[in-house]
Amino acid sequence: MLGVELKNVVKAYEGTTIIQGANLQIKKGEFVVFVGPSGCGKSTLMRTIAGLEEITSGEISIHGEVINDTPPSKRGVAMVFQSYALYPHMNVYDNMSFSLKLQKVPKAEIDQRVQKAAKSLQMTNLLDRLPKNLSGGQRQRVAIGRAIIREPKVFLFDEPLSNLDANLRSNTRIEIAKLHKHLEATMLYVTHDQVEAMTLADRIVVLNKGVIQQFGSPDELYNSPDNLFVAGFIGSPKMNFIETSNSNEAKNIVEKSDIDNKASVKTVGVRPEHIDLCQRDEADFTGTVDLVEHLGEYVIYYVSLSNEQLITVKSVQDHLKVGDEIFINSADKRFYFFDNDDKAIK
Ligand SMILES: Nc1ncnc2c1ncn2[C@@H]1O[C@H](COP(=O)(O)OP(=O)(O)OP(=O)(O)O)[C@@H](O)[C@H]1O
Repeated sequence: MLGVELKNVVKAYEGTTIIQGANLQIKKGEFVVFVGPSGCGKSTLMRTIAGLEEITSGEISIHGEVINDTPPSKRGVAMVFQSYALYPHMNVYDNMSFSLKLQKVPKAEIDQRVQKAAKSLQMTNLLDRLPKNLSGGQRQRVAIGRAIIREPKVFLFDEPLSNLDANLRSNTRIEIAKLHKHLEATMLYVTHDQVEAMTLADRIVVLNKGVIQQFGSPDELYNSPDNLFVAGFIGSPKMNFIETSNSNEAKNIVEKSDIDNKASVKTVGVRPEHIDLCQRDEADFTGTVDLVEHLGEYVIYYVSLSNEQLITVKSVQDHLKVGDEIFINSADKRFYFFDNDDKAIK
C-alpha cells in the first residue's frame, strides 16, 4: 500500500504557480526527504499534505484514500516545524497530551501513550518541566513527542533541526532515524542539510522551482543524477561543470569515454572528490592553485584552468600552496555527461 500519493498536484497563489503538477508515490513506512533551493516549494508541499493549504488542482491520497477535502485533524498526519510551537504555560506532559485531551481520549490511555513516547525520546524525567526550562534540543524532542503520541499515519517534518547547534543536530538526527526504524511510520522530511538528506532518506525528492527533478535513493542521486540541476545540487562541494565548447581538455575526456553519442555532450561534470593529483603526463587538466582550505582530514584546492574556468578539488594530499601548478585527472574516470538540454547522458 502507498503511504502518500500525489497526482498532478498544483498549488498556485493568485496566479503564481508554486507547485507545478507534482506526481509522487511514497511507500508506506518510507522515509522521504525533500531538498531544493530556497523558495522551490518544499514547505508549500508539506503544508498541502497536512491540509494547512488547499491545493489548486490534483489529488492527494494517504493510505489509498483521497484526502483533498478532509480537514487537517482527520488526515492522520502530524507536522513538526522548525519553531517548536509549544504552549509556554503548559509543562511537557500537558503539551504532549493536549491534542489527545481535545479528542477526548481516556486519561489512562493518554498517560500510557505519553509515557511510551517520553521513554522512546528519553524525556521521562522532563515531563514536569515548562518549555522555558528546556534547551532547544529538548523542546524539539517535545514537539516530536507530541507528534508521536497522535500515532499518525504520516509524519511531516519541516526543517525540524535547523534551530539546533551542530552537535545537537547530529544527535537529534540519529534519534529521528532510530524513531523511524522503531515506529515504521511514513515520514516526509524537509531539510537544507545534505548530510541529513543523504543519511536519513530511503529516497530523496529534488525540487526546483516547483518541479520535481528526480526522485530516487541517495545513491542513485549521487551516482546517476538525471540532469545537471540534480548533479549540482547533490554533493558538497558541488560537482564541477566544464563546457566542451570552451575546453579542449573536456573534449578529450568525451573522446576517450565510452558513451555513444559523443557529439551531443555539452557539459562534462566531475565531482571534487573524484579528482586526483597526478603527474604532468597523466593529467586531464593542468591549472594553478588559487586558494587552499585545510579541513583536517582533507584539503580543498580552488584551481583555475588555462581557459580561466574554475574547478574544485578535494584531496588528502595537502602539499600544494597558492600559486603552485597542479596536474589533475580522475583515475577512475568518474565523469558525468550532459546534453544541450542539461539532461544526463548515461
Ligand atoms: N501564502 C502565500 N502567498 C503567496 N506566495 C507564497 C505563500 N506562501 C509561500 N509563497 C511562495 O511560494 C514559494 C515557495 O515557498 P516555500 O516556503 O514552499 O519554499 P521552500 O522551498 O520551503 O523555501 P525555504 O527553503 O526557503 O523554506 C515562495 O516563492 C514563496 O514566496
